[in-house]
Amino acid sequence: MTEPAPLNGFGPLISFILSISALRDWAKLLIIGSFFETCRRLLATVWSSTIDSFFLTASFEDHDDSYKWMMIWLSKQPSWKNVRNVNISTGERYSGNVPDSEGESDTSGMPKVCYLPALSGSYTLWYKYRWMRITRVSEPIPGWGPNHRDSLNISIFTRNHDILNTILQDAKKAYQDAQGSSITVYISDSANCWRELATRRKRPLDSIILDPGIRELVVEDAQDFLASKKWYAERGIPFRRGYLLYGAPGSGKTSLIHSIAGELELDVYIISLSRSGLDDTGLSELISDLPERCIALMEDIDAALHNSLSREDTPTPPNQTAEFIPSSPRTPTHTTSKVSLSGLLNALDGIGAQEGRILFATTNKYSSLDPALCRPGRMDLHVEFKLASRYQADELFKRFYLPSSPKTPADDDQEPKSNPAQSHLNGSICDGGSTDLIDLGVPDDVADSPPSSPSACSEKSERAALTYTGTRHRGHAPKLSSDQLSALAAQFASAIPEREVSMAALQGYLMSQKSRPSEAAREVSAWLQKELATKKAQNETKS
Ligand SMILES: Nc1ncnc2c1ncn2[C@@H]1O[C@H](COP(=O)(O)OP(=O)(O)OP(=O)(O)O)[C@@H](O)[C@H]1O
Repeated sequence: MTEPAPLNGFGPLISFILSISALRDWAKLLIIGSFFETCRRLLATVWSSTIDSFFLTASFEDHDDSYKWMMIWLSKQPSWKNVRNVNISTGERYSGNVPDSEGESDTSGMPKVCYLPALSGSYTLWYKYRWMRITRVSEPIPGWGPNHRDSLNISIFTRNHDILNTILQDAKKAYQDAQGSSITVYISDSANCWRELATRRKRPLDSIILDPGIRELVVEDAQDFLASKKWYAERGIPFRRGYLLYGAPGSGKTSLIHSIAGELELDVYIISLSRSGLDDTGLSELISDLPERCIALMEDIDAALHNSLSREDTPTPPNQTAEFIPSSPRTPTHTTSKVSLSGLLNALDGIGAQEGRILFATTNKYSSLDPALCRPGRMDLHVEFKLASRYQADELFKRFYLPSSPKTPADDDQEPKSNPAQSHLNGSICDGGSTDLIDLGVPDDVADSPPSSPSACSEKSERAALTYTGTRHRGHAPKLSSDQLSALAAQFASAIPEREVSMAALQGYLMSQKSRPSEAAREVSAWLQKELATKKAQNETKS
């Protein structure tokens, strides 16, 4: 009897499996499927390596400035006009990005409309004879804070990297042009990331009236610093500069920083030391994440470090606002900030501190600052801001009533016309006041009243009974010749005692006399008496 041969090796096993028809079909399917899948993968690899070698792909994420540049640049491309699927935005973030009819700027005061690439949309454009594909995607991100992140991907049909540099330079320029006369203000969020807060119109430097030489000192110093990167590098000195502006409230510290930012074309990054949740590590992160050329601003640095301190000096008059910095820590009595002095010192000039930044710190309590914080290297230039001098009062008056720069006929239409009859009305006939040599303007709300009618008087006295604080915004100042302006300014300044009231208070007073320069000069003594008496009473209450 012959014994069955033992099943040695795989051959018989395979023969056995193939002898079962179902398994045979399954094996065929497996082999064919594997073949096609391998081909597919091979083709995909060949395709992506072809794409890689012929296309240049760049990705821009929305937390980076380049994303904004690209969005604005895209909307300015001629072929963008043919795009059929866009997102409309009226936000400030892309202001200047206004592809409206034939590029005319919108003067209506309405928000500007921006056409942005739609989310999850793909576009093809031609740029300098190069074909490019643009995709904007939004991806969810886990955790707190913003729950999605946008990015813009651009693939350009080219093997030359230079085109990307050209696009980036063009995009940056388009962004700067769009920014034009504004600066961007950033603030940190709870995740210690910088986020854009607002754009602000540049403030002309000559609108800041300081004693002669002070403004020039700070501006020229900062300009010289920015131009000296090589000098610092050669000497191994950290390329950073700090300015400490200290002194009376309402004397122009914040306003000067605003102007300098515009003059030097730098964005402002507000470091709010009293922000709840901010600790030493967070502060270091924020400072090391600053861009290379920027202004870092710490307002009321004394109050932020000594949470129990409150501001003792005269508060800013109700009609004054911190126009530039929306979130300045005005009265930080108690905060949950955990920033310590040593944490601040390390953040300012520690190993992670950003190079190229200009730090501005402001305080009303210079003497309470720790000497370590004020030493050169941290705060290189200390500039005192005092209460108003007569010189400043004179200049403020002149600037305040300076006739507006050349106007268009449209401006003329909008401006209240002054005629002798109306001037008479505005010259306060009710209180027996007389008009001056000056061609007085008329407040808008009385311009329609019949001239010198008794009802005008009674209406005026009724209005006087209204209860409100602050100053109403009404009317335009009359046009003054330069001699008239100088004479009134001198009269005004001579009534102002040296260093007793702040510039902010003087500005507030002038606002209350916005359309009445001669009254402003004449009545300033009476206002001052009241102002100084109030200040004295406040000081007595405190002490
Ligand atoms: N020297 C000045 N020249 C022109 N305007 C001034 C000057 N000082 C103050 N002002 C005006 O007063 C207002 C308040 O000024 P600003 O906020 O710059 O003062 P500050 O010194 O920063 O005050 P604080 O210490 O209270 O923050 C602004 O509207 C500004 O236009």
